[in-house]
Amino acid sequence: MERIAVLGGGSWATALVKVLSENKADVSWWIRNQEDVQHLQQFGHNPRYLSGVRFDLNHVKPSTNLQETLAGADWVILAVPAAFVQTALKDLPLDAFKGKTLVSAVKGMIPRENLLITEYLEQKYHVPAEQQCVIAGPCHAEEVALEKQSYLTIGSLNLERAEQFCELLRNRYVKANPLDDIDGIEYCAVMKNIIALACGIAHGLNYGDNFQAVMVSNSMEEIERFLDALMPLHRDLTGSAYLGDLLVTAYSQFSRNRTFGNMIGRGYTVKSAQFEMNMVAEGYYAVQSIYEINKRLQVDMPITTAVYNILYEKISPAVEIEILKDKFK
Ligand SMILES: NC(=O)C1=CN([C@@H]2O[C@H](COP(=O)(O)OP(=O)(O)OC[C@H]3O[C@@H](n4cnc5c(N)ncnc54)[C@H](OP(=O)(O)O)[C@@H]3O)[C@@H](O)[C@H]2O)C=CC1
Ligand SMILES: O=C(CO)COP(=O)(O)O
Repeated sequence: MERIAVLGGGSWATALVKVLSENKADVSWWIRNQEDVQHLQQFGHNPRYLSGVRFDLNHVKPSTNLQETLAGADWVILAVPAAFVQTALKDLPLDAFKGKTLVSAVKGMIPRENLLITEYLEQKYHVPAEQQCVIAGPCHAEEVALEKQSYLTIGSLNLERAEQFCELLRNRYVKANPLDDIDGIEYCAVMKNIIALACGIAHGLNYGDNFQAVMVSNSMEEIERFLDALMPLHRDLTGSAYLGDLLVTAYSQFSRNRTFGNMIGRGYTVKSAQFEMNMVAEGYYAVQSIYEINKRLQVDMPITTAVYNILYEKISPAVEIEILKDKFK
């Protein structure tokens, strides 16, 4: 029996706990909020995210105690939005993850330090790269909750470990495949959120499907230029962990990033959009990190620059999209 700790109480953590516990793994589940934990213990479902999902409490142990959650776990899945990872882990000793395999389900970067989650775990908690995996692929938690057919890609330098984790996930409606381009899929997962935000902004400004299709195809070139400058490798960006993830985020009704962008395009301030959404759009934080990293790389990234200017320089969305219009082919 595998023992898995899942950290985070949002939608993605909830969907992953469903999949893993239904495969009969023992899941200890850290959630920051005591009331949510009590509700789960009493009624067997998360009161605030995917609340229709029922858990077998023989296999799922919710707790607000992080050290207790980690004790005895072989695998640790991190599913906290990137901006809150440091706070969530702050009381842990630096050897807290010794001997465990860390799996990042996060599609964001550590703000200001501009680190991928795997880089942060390696630098701060000394988790070797071979003991890390990332969960990628076009997969909305809401559809996993509805048991709709989904595909995940598990990235790791250690393909044997990635395959073991795939096996923990596979079921009637989830297919999972290992891949060794861990940095590539992690960066792509970060950047597709920025593009989805841009698509939402354009939609909020009343641009249509024709424009969005051109935005998405131009964005693939932007992502490729960035990845090639940062870590050249022959990768097929049409794979589902790259293009697939971008498409689901850019077009789905469930997308947090597109929804957030749409509100910005319609004239909401960042604060009011964040307040109204009650979920986290990683692209808001990611665009600052990617923009900073690109100061060094100097890659041509018009969409990232436009989103950065809108969110952080308070330039009008209409002006920035107008500028983009002339850059697209
Ligand atoms: N949702 C999805 O379909 C997928 C999400 N992911 C990734 O999973 C990660 C987690 O996102 P997701 O589950 O969607 O999150 P949600 O948007 O569903 O929920 C937000 C989460 O963030 C927490 N949170 C909000 N504000 C704070 C704060 N100030 N300090 C600490 N925690 C806070 C919330 O805790 P609380 O409820 O206590 O406020 C809640 O757990 C992200 O990196 C996302 O990109 C990856 C693939 C799919
Ligand atoms: O990464 C995700 C789905 O693969 C979720 O992010 P969004 O909710 O912004 O689409």
